[in-house]
Amino acid sequence: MDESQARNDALRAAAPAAIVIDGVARQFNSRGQSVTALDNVNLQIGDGEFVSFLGPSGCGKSTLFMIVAGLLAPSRGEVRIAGRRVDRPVTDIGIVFQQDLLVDWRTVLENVLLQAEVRRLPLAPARERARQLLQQVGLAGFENRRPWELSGGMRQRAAICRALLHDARILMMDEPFGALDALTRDQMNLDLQALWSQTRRTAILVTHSISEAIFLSDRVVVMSPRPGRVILDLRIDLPRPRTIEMRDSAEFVAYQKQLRGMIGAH
Ligand SMILES: Nc1ncnc2c1ncn2[C@@H]1O[C@H](COP(=O)(O)OP(=O)(O)OP(=O)(O)O)[C@@H](O)[C@H]1O
Repeated sequence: MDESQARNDALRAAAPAAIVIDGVARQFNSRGQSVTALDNVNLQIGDGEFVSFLGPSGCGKSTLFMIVAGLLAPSRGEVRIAGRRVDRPVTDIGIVFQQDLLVDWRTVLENVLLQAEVRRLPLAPARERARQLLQQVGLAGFENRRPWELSGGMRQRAAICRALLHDARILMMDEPFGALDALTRDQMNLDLQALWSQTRRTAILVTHSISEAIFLSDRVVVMSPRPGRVILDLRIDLPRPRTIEMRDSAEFVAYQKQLRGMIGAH
């Protein structure tokens, strides 16, 4: 913890943090009982960093995700993005959830364009950008199909294109590949890495997969069982672009062991 803390301090000094999570706690009242989902979470995420969150089920990852996105208020503490306190839904983000939330009566292209429509962005350039994004993720030729004609992986690719359409500074993903089979998931990781590398947006990924977290991230944050706190903030020093074969390297396996031990130990 001390070592990675020191590295984070150095990183922070080099670039102002895009996202600051400052003493965030969150309680829920359910059926007369109070549940503390998060307890004093502190974290800084630099501009352009890719940070993943791992932790046991119910440790508050999704709760923290919603608080950062401004979709849920913290009970204590605050989140600041680019120095501004988050007190309403953040607009400068693209979000991807496990369910792709594509609209069945719209074509793939029209689904991606929804992002521009709700934001009232000019449609002609948005359409051009949408086609470009769809091509980058291998969906050229599928623009006019309906979501139900696509596989799960293709649907999630379309959802990622929608999240990237408006060039938001922050990309947030909550278990985006959780429902996909292992091979499709590998390919999605490669595609996501390629898309992210082009623009280096600040990215937050909530995942249950240790290897996915290592593969994609600059830092992997491990949370404790409820009430969720940060128990490890691990810098991943693997060269980019990362390859599937790299997962067999000694360095990758060592990260895996360290993270598995940390999650298993708490
Ligand atoms: N709206 C709510 N009302 C009551 N309790 C809630 C609510 N949302 C979350 N919780 C509780 O807060 C805790 C954290 O939930 P959260 O969904 O954030 O965890 P998680 O780490 O994302 O879980 P998983 O990995 O299973 O998706 C859980 O105990 C959950 O039951």
